[in-house]
Amino acid sequence: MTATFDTDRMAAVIYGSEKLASRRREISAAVSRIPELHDSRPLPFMDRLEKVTEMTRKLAALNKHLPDIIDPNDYEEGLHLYHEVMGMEGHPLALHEVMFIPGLIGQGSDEQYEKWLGRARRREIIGCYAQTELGHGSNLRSLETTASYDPSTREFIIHTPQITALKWWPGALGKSSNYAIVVANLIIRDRNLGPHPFMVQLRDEETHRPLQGITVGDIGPKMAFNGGDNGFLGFDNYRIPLGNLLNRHARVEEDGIYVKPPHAKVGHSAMIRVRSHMATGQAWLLAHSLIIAVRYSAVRRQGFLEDKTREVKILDYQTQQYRLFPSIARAYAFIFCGFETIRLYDQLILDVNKHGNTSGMADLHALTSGLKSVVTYQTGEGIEQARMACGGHGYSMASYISEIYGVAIGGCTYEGENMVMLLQLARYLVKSVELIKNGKSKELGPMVAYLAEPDTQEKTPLELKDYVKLFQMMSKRQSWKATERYLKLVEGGVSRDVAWNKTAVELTRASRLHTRLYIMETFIRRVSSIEDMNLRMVLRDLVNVHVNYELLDCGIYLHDVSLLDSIKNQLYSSLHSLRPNALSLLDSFQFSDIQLRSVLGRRDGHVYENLFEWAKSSPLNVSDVLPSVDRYLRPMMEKAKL
Ligand SMILES: CCCCCCCC/C=C\CCCCC/C=C/C(=O)SCCNC(=O)CCNC(=O)[C@H](O)C(C)(C)COP(=O)(O)OP(=O)(O)OC[C@H]1O[C@@H](n2cnc3c(N)ncnc32)[C@H](O)[C@@H]1OP(=O)(O)O
Ligand SMILES: Cc1cc2nc3c(=O)[nH]c(=O)nc-3n(C[C@H](O)[C@H](O)[C@H](O)COP(=O)(O)OP(=O)(O)OC[C@H]3O[C@@H](n4cnc5c(N)ncnc54)[C@H](O)[C@@H]3O)c2cc1C
Repeated sequence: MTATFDTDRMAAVIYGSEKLASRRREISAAVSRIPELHDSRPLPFMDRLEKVTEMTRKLAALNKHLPDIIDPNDYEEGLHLYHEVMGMEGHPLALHEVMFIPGLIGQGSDEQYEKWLGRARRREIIGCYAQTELGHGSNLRSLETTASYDPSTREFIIHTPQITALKWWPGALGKSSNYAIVVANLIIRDRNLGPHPFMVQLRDEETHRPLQGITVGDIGPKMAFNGGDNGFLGFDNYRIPLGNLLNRHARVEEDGIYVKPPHAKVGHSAMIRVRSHMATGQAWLLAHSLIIAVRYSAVRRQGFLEDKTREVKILDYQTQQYRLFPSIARAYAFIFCGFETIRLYDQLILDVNKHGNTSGMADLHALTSGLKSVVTYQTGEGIEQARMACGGHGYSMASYISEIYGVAIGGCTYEGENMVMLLQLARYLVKSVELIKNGKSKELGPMVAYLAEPDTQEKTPLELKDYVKLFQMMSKRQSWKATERYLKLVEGGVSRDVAWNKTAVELTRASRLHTRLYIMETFIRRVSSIEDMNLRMVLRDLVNVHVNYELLDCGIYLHDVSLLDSIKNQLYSSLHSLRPNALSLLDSFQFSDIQLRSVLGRRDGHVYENLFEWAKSSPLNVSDVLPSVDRYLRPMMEKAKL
């Protein structure tokens, strides 16, 4: 089937500009010409140590070739080059670029930039972000690592009081990093001032051996990210200079006077940054799995429809389309709302760092808390459907989908466990409903203004604005229902914390609906702004799949469920309309075969030949008879014959 649009033009929409889309193609082509930058053999055949070694080898090779391929100052080009060469299984710089440098920029003073930023950017030092502990991840107020100020030497003494206080999980901490931003409780004269970020050297810059007072290592294999070295870290009264408290916002004077930050949570900026970028990151993972599944579905033939002389492509089955197409729509929706969220984050950082204005922090915290939770969960769902859509071959590592899944669902946990973050958004929604109840609707932010709208009669949606209206109504009702349930318990004498817990499931439902509404609205807004009519029409088909699928999926929140019949029909017809463009919508992401690392999803479509070659290359097939057969199996069979 031929598509009705040009994938290069769609790539420009996906990546935000024609220039970046074409630079991505050039970068992929450049990488394809440099064998040193390719995996030396398929990653799924490697054990953990081989993977870590391979990632480190490629990283060093990449560092060497990088200036010939990209403008080192161009962040987007760098990101693409990294994805192409390093893939998604982790590497020594994984946290350096994502949290260490951004953490230093967000929290460090100009003087501290002078000291560490240039060195970090040149990769003279490698850093990570060490916050989570063995005993606590979500509840930051119970972190146990301490940084006690000693005015006599103008030093902080960093200490791990017990095993639960060991830092645990930080990416690239175990073996690669020689520096870390360590989040520890600042203690001045026995007063605990809460978690603050400190720059801490962990290893000797010459020998790479841990410094005296530091215990550091790798935490072992994980569901994914096994090319990376997530680590543990303990401190035994380890001293660092006063100047190592990252002090753009909070300061300690030499005599121990504490100068507090303009907002209590301003130190969380590195986390907010990653959460703001997660929608686009997850969209990219979802699109990876979908292109594999859709390419395969366009080659695989199984069973018959009308023509009994030739089996049908499995992509023509309505169930296959229902399984895959709503996720294509979500991948695009996540990209578009992700861009919008990143813009909001960039604006906030400018406001905070340049003008000391922290007024937008609560809004962005609420938004990104909900967004990271919904997007990671739905991405996981979509990838798992993509795997099942490939039948048995999806289960093989040749598809690479299980690796993508493992990486993606890590996002449900890191940067704030999803339930915990949904409950953060719920606090904001409850406060908003309380404002309305107290006659203060004017104080509502624009994203929650709909919570004050009166209920209207539900009617079959015909235009996109009708879908938004219905979604707003469902979301509003759920926010009100959850808030009223919570307030009723409080009014009945239940403590706020217990009442909150007794309402928590309803509260998370409200957060999901609010977030799904945001995703839908940004998707519609972006597609409506596209000038190229041809592209806009294709994306409009995708939006149709999205709005109908989302509404059906949330149908239990409608009062009049009879509406669902017509929505179902609209969904089935929009799936059918999308069929000719489905593959090209994913080809528009322009992932190279090198980047995809999927035998099943290669561009050439020679699925069966490629699978056979892959199987033959399995290390188990190096000899016809394995030593384990000689050692155990044959003697067992021989014994049975006696
Ligand atoms: C290109 C860039 C990157 C792209 C990435 C895309 C894909 C990446 C792929 C691979 C990379 C993998 C990288 C993985 C790296 C992982 C790193 C980590 O996981 S780091 C550790 C992260 N840890 C957490 O997220 C912990 C979660 N917990 C919290 O954040 C907090 O504890 C909390 C749950 C939010 C609660 O905060 P706290 O206890 O501090 O607050 P309270 O005292 O309870 O609340 C008081 C009020 O403050 C509000 N609040 C909390 N946080 C904020 C904030 N940041 N901003 C504004 N307001 C905040 C809170 O809501 C309370 O408000 P009220 O209700 O009182 O009004
Ligand atoms: C791949 C990966 C990479 C990571 N990288 C880093 C890193 O670079 N640096 C770093 O510092 N950390 C990192 N982490 C750690 C990560 O940030 C934490 O695992 C995460 O914040 C969750 O904390 P936790 O593990 O303590 O879970 P817990 O908080 O113990 O959660 C366990 C369960 O308890 C529930 N729960 C907890 N609190 C509440 C509550 N208040 N209300 C309701 N339910 C609750 C949760 O919903 C969940 O179901 C990484 C983790 C992973 C998986």
